[in-house]
Amino acid sequence: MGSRQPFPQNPSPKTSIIFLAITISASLIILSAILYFLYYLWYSLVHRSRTSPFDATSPLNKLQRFSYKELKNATHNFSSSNSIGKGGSGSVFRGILKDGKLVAVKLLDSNSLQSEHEFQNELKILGGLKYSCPLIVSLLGFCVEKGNRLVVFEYMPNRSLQESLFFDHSNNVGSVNSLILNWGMRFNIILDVAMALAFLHLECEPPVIHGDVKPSNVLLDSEFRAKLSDFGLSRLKVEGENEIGVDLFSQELSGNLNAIGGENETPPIGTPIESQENDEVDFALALQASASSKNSSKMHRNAVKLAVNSLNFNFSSEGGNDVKGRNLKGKELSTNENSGEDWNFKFMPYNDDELSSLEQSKEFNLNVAMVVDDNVGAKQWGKDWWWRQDGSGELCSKDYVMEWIGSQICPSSDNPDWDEEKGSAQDKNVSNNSTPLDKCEEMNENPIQEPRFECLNNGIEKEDSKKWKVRSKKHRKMHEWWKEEHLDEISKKSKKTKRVRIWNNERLKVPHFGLGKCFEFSRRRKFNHENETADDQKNMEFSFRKGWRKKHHSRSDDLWSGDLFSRELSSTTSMRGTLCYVAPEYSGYGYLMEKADIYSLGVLILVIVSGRRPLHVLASPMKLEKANLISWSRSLAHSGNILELVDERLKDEYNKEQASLCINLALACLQKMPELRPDIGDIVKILKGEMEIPQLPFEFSPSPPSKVFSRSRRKTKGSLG
Ligand SMILES: Nc1ncnc2c1ncn2[C@@H]1O[C@H](COP(=O)(O)OP(=O)(O)OP(=O)(O)O)[C@@H](O)[C@H]1O
Repeated sequence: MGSRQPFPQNPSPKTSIIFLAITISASLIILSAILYFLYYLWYSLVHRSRTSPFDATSPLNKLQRFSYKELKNATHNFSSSNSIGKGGSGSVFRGILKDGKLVAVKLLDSNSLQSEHEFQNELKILGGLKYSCPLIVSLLGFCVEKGNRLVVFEYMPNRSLQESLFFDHSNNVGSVNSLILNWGMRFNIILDVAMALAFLHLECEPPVIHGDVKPSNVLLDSEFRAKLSDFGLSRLKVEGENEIGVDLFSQELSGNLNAIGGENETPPIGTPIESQENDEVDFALALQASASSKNSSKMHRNAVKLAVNSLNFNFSSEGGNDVKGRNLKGKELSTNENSGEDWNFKFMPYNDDELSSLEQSKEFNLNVAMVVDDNVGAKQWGKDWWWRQDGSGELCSKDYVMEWIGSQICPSSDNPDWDEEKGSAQDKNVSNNSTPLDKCEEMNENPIQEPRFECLNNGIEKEDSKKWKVRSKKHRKMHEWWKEEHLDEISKKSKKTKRVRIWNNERLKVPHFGLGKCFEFSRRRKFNHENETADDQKNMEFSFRKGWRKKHHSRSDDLWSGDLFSRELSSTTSMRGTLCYVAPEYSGYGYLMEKADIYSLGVLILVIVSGRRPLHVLASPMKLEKANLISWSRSLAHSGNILELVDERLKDEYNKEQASLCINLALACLQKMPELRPDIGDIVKILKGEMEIPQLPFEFSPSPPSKVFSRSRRKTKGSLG
């Protein structure tokens, strides 16, 4: 037996070094593996939260899946020459597939949660339709690749109703159609949209609520027949929820966003509408109500009260405060305890003296701004979601409307809208002044093109210099007012940023492995930029699209006009739709019901008949009544003169009976109480002449109610027939 070699008790130093080296390298390997694993975990978590995985098990399987390359080739690498439109969630390109088929390819903005949801929603709803409907734009397929989301639709040669109605056809630059829609086309489009909604509401199981009926979502085929498109905001009505409805998509979206923002809880599914009514006042309605006043100076005061009241409503609830305990800086203007108790607006208890003194001072404007400032960092989503669909940050249509109100109330002495005594003489100037700018606005309506400042310049040149001086003075006032407002906000922000910086610097004393540096860097850049902005305020100017930027001294820069703002708004078409087409009962995360579509249809009908936008704001002095299409049509109905609303471009070449039917029907659809609005089935019957229009409330009718009403109604019918 060989003797066993004993294990060396004291290993040699060489062995120890080798042992130590092996241990250290093994630990390092394990450590790096753990770190890599953690990094991988973090990376996948972060990226998953940005884009939720596409559900391949949905009805989408039946849709054609295109490859990115295929669509890239079809659209010539998404060339600008193939661009046919831009919406809130992405750009649309014309493309030709390998088989020669003409298609419209919608390339959704990447890294946008909203686009992602709209993409999924559109595919789920359109892809889930059991059979296609000729009144709905066909969804041909989609592509999900390399972080890109694309949807392929049938191509509609005459594009959208928005372009057909508002594009300046007399000017050939970028002209789409050389023809103004005649009455027959308009009536057919109204009927088509109504029938498309009838299909969605009555023939789909579960019913589909479109949720975004507006001219840019009505596409026209080669014969100008309409098809409804854009189901990004649509909802499926859940069975058994007839009374309250459920908004799955918004629940999901609000949930996600709340998770991100960590603020303001979404009310649980099943919360009755009434509980939301109290803290919600529709801004557009506030304008409508204000504008419908007959007396213009009274109207002014109403606008002032309502605007502020409405702002306070929105903001007080957004800020998470008790609705009735409005505890805002602008509280001196907003203490109506009962404001939210019903759908009718209750004006705040101001006496005229108080108001006139407010109107004449900047104090009022500052108060309005304070309400905003105070809450600008508060709730950004939820109810506020509709305002912020464009995702463009702080300035969107809320600012636009505020600006507009500001323009109406700020230089009260300058604004003839409020001045009854200037009356007809002013009106003469109105038409003279408005023409070139109006045209400019409409030219710029084309969503394909960026705003064209040259045309504004042209418009300016056409005006005589005297008028222009007065106008630019007025615009400058507006401009300055906004600047002051914004500077206030900026200085507040700068202070806030400073505090954050100090806190951050303190915090960064803790070992941070340089990870915080990138955040600090971007913050510092932002901070520097903000300070710069405040310092260089005299050389800065403000634009809704670009925010504050260095002043360029061109003539068009002086054009701080309603036209410019109106155009800015029209470039974010979804904002316009949102602002003026959305039903008052729908608050962004609420219960979207069929009657919300009916309300939007009502606005759409008025827009089609009149050829005007719902909120038509021009720099030129014009009656506020006319600026707001809905309130104007209500007041015309009240005075028995609804045909005044019909598009002047049609001259007398329209069917008067059909036109008054459409306007009355629209007014019925625009009733504030959803249950009073007609069902889509009835609307189609009314349009087809198979049913009589329901009795409109007294406020929309020149005739007295009850028995007398029916007599006068017969009379009207007789005169129409
Ligand atoms: N199938 C199509 N055929 C032809 N043109 C189209 C088609 N789909 C969209 N377009 C054009 O592209 C434009 C943008 O459409 P998109 O649906 O992206 O946005 P939108 O409806 O204008 O705004 P948002 O998506 O914010 O509601 C439309 O106004 C229309 O001119």
